[in-house]
Amino acid sequence: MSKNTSGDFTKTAGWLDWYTGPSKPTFQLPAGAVDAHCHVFGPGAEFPYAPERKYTPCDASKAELYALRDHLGFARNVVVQATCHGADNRAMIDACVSSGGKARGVATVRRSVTDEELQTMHDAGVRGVRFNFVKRLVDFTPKDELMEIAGRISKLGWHVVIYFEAVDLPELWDFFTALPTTVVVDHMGRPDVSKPIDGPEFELFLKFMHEHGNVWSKVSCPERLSVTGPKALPGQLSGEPDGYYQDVVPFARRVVEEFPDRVLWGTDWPHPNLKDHMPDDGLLVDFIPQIAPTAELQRKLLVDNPMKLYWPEEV
Ligand SMILES: O=C(O)c1cc(C(=O)O)oc(=O)c1
Repeated sequence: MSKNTSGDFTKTAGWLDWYTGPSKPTFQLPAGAVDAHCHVFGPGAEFPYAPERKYTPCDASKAELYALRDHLGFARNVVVQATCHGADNRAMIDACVSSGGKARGVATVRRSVTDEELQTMHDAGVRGVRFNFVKRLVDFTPKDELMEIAGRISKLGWHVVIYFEAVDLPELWDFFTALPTTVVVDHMGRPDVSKPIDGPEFELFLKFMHEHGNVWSKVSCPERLSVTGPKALPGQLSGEPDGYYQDVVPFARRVVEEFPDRVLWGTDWPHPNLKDHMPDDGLLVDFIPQIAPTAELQRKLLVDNPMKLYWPEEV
């Protein structure tokens, strides 16, 4: 299953392509479920990857994303700007516009973005901007520039999505807690799940959410965070005796149970930069009941919360 990148692009060495034959989940998603974190890559021939990118992926088109949505049983998507596209939001915006209202987006913008451009993005379905602090993915944007952007997008009712490593939270705390909008943390702030759940690092993350009612978290990416697995590999059966990514479960479940109204879930398809395996997205959906064990928690995580943030006019 080689998906060679189109146009003039060659994939980063060792790149793992997304899996083309995901299983049908055993877990039935609630009606109206939103995949609140996924990406499109290119296609490179149509939407070139950014010169400043840190990786070159395989292509992953909007049509392929929407086929996955239908296969898994999601009703809607939130398409998050991938760092390989830098601040060129055309592929993400094209995906939103082509979705018939079933996708909203999160953009990456620079200080030079005009109010008119922001309004055009809003009309296309963009509802947030992403600030990335993961060193392997981006060169840093100065915090004063980001704060200025946050102030401008807050006027449109947008929120800020932040991506960072757990060890960097202390240094970023003052900046994050000064943001004037709803703040959504990608992938639970990437906890090191080999450390104790009641250790200082994860306690600081929980304190961040407890003390700041505007902070939400995506409880996504067990396949990225897990150290011990087992992995949800293509071809495996759902309902393995011990389930998948067991070391992540207590962390994600704690966040879901303590903050049921401020959590989101997404597939993270097409799973950029995974190094050792590519998960079966059907089995990732089957992971959800482990971290949100009741129907009420599942409805909040998958329907009520993302609708409040991305389609508030329908709530
Ligand atoms: O951990 C990652 O490598 C990663 C990368 C990106 C991106 O490149 O945008 O997005 C994610 O959600 C996760």
